[in-house]
Amino acid sequence: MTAVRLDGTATATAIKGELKARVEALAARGIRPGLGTLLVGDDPASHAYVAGKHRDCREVGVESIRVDLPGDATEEQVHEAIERLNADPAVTGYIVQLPLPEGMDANAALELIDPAKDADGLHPMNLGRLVLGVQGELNSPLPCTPNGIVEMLRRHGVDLPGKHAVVIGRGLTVGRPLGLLLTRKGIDATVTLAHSRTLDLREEVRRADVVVAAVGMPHLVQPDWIKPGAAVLDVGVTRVVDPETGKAKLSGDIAPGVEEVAGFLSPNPGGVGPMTRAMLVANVVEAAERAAR
Ligand SMILES: Nc1nc2c(c(=O)[nH]1)N[C@@H](CN(C=O)c1ccc(C(=O)N[C@@H](CCC(=O)O)C(=O)O)cc1)CN2
Repeated sequence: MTAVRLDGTATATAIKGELKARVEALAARGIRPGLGTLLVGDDPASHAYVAGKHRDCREVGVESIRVDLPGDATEEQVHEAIERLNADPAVTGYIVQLPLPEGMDANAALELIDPAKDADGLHPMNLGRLVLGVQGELNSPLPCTPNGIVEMLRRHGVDLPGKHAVVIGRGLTVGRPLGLLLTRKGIDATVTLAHSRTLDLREEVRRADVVVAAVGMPHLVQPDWIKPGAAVLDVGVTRVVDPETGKAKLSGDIAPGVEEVAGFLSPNPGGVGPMTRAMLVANVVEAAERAAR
């Protein structure tokens, strides 16, 4: 068996096409959504991700406003930049790119974001609404990677109600909110949230209908861990330097060979990453639509 490819690039392109039409409808009413990004420091991966976010905005017709601060910026300067984004009327939603430089308090920065402009769904109020299960008109933005994973599974016809999902990794942007989202009414999966202290991870994964690996440990999940037919999503990414060539390459958490056992597999790159970015644009467009109502 070879797994069906969960093609994040193609799915994200389709979503962005749908968003473009919604942005045009807003423009006809004189409304222009604008995404702000705040990036601190010179981490090359963060720079690449932020550049991708601005590229997506251009494709869809969303304005984007970029604020970059040097790695030696003080916490006070970062907080001032956040306050300026809160006050800027051209910025209808924005994100603080994570991680912040070492020693900087990410939680304090996230708490300063105006919850109505929180395009990442990571402000405590919006995470609280996810815990409360607030949906409908009062719906708040969902964290982008978890939302992208659920949307990719939905668009590929992977059934979730009653299924057992094992999420490996309990980080703020993926594992922890994904566990909450997957158990939400209407999605209805049963979730095991595994992490570095989980005993016998292999056995946990063996029981899973859906496996999401978001730890950043190259090739952690092996083919013999996978229940035949399971849906497997590879989120973690690590830069690995080949000792022979000295060249760096990106490696995901899922080992080669898993595609022979799984029913569905997201490539990495080209899987969850582009979906994360598409969901960010969706959050900005939805916030503008909500405000217009
Ligand atoms: N404020 C946030 N910070 C971070 C988040 C987040 O959701 N909000 N998530 C990650 C990084 N991330 C988004 O910012 C992200 C990661 C990967 C991709 C992506 O498109 N990856 C491509 C490969 C890109 C490359 O080769 O450089 C892929 O998977 O195909 C987008 C966004 C941590 N920080």
